This record gives sequence, C-alpha cells and structure tokens, in this order.
Amino acid sequence: MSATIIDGKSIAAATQLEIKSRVTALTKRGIHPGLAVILVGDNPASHVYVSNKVKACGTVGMHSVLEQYPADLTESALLARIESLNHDADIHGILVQLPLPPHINEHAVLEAISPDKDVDGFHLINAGALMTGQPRLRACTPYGVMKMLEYNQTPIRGAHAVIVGASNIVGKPMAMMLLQAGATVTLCNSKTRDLAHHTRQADIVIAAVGRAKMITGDMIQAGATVIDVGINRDDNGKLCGDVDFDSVAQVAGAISPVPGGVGPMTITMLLMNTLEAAEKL
Ligand SMILES: Nc1nc(=O)c2c([nH]1)NC[C@@H]1CN(c3ccc(C(=O)N[C@@H](CCC(=O)O)C(=O)O)cc3)C=[N+]21
Repeated sequence: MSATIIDGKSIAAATQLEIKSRVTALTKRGIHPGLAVILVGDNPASHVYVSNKVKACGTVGMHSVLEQYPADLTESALLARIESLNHDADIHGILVQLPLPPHINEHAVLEAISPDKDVDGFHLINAGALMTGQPRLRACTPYGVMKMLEYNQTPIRGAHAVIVGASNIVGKPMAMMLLQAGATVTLCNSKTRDLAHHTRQADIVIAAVGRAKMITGDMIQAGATVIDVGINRDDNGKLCGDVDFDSVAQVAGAISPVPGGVGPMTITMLLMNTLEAAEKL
C-alpha cells in the first residue's frame, strides 16, 4: 500500500476543537447555539446517526433537542412542528432526518425549514445560493469533503475532479463546491458510459453512488486523491464504502477510509453550519 490515509476522524476532532472555541465565544455574548433534530419513524440506522449528531453537539458545547415521532405522524403535523421551530429563538439549526416515511412529501418538508436554519443545506435557497457562487449554508457531506481535501493539501485549482453519483445531497453540491474552487468537474451518473474511462483521468475521485466497493484500483490514476462517501454493508455485513479500499490504496496518492472518513466529517460540518447560523444572528 502506498496511499496516504485521509483520516476523517482526526480532521473531525481538530475541526470540532475550533468549533468548540467559537461556541464558547458566542455563548459568552449570550447566544448559545442550538440544534433541533427531528426523527420520524424507527429506521434503525437513522437512530444511530441521529444519536451521534446529538452526542457531537455535546462535545462542542452546543444545545440540542432530539424529537422523535412515530412513523404515522401526518405531514401537516410535521410542517406545523417545523414552523414552530422556525420561530424558536433557542434553535439555530433544524435537521429533519432522511429518509421520511413514504406518505410525507420530502420536498415540502425541506422547503418548510427556514433557509437561515437549514443546517443540512437542502433548501432550494441554499442549493441555489451555492450554484450561483454565493454560498450560505452548505450541504454537510460535500462541505466536509472540501475540508478533507484542504487538510490533505490536495491541489484543486485546475485539477480534474470526477464525481461518481449525482444526488442532490452529495454529487450535485459537491460539483458546485469543486467548480467554485477551480476544478474541472465531471459529474457521472448511473447512465454514464464507460465509467472507468472518466475516473482514470481524474486527479480527484469522489465516490458517492451507494454500491459497495464498486470503484476498484484499475479505475484510478496513479497518485490520485480518492474520497469515499459511500456507506454500505459488504457480504459479511461489515460497514464499507463505494471504494474497494485494498486495490485502490495500491495506486492512489491519498484515500479516505470507511468508516472513519467522510462520516465523522458530515457530522462535524453539521455542527459548523449550526454555529454559522447562530453567528449570523
Ligand atoms: N437530513 C439528513 N441529513 C444527513 O446528514 C443525513 C440524513 N438526513 N440521513 C442519513 C444520512 C447518513 N448520514 C451519516 C452521517 C454520519 C455517518 C458516520 O459518522 N458514520 C461513521 C460510522 C457509523 C456507523 O458505525 O454506522 C463513519 O463513517 O465512520 C454516517 C452517515 C447523515 N445523513
């Protein structure tokens, strides 16, 4: 193995220290940053993620509330709850954990959150602001990936970045952030012909497809930086990413692992967004 490991856990810890001192400073001025997390239904993975987010708030000295509702909560009840949090002076960030039960319209819920409290960065206003180069609150996962690239000192200006996966929550905002930082961006999707042809030309590969170990060493240019956004279970039920770590680590210059890569950074940037939302006040 030759690649440098981009250790999301330690970058997350360092970033959380910075967040913590800014939270302390803000609290001294009488503003105590607060996050509300709403979980509807009983998806077991969501429970784990949500409790990790609430725990992380404690680590940086933020206030948090976790609201859990049964899977049959009506959409109008959820919208009413969001509206009340929009006006709650103790709450600076609102996160509604996805996925929602099928009877609830996800778009309607995301647009109901005040853009100033939309710490997921999923509201149309925040997505549009990023797209037009005036970023406000940014989607946490791609924001975290940018931090990881920065810590690794991966050159971005003029580099060719290939993103695999064009979702609204990762691929598309990732493309905008890399573009803004001066990369030439290729955004691949499930219909892309000859995916390996594209990934092999990349200085930076971002894997965000949701298919276990589908990016293999033969698809990577020697020395490239590879960031793995995937969270899957392999045949043995073990947590793994979209990148086949063992083969890619032989050729890449740097690689982020799963677990311990993008996941901890996603949570950290959620805290950063909540802090930024509170500081804006
Ligand atoms: N409104 C909303 N915002 C989200 O940001 C959001 C969401 N809904 N729904 C689900 C996904 C998933 N997600 C993760 C965050 C951290 C880890 C994480 O920290 N993972 C650890 C491992 C955790 C484990 O052991 O399962 C790691 O990669 O090292 C994983 C997944 C946020 N999401």
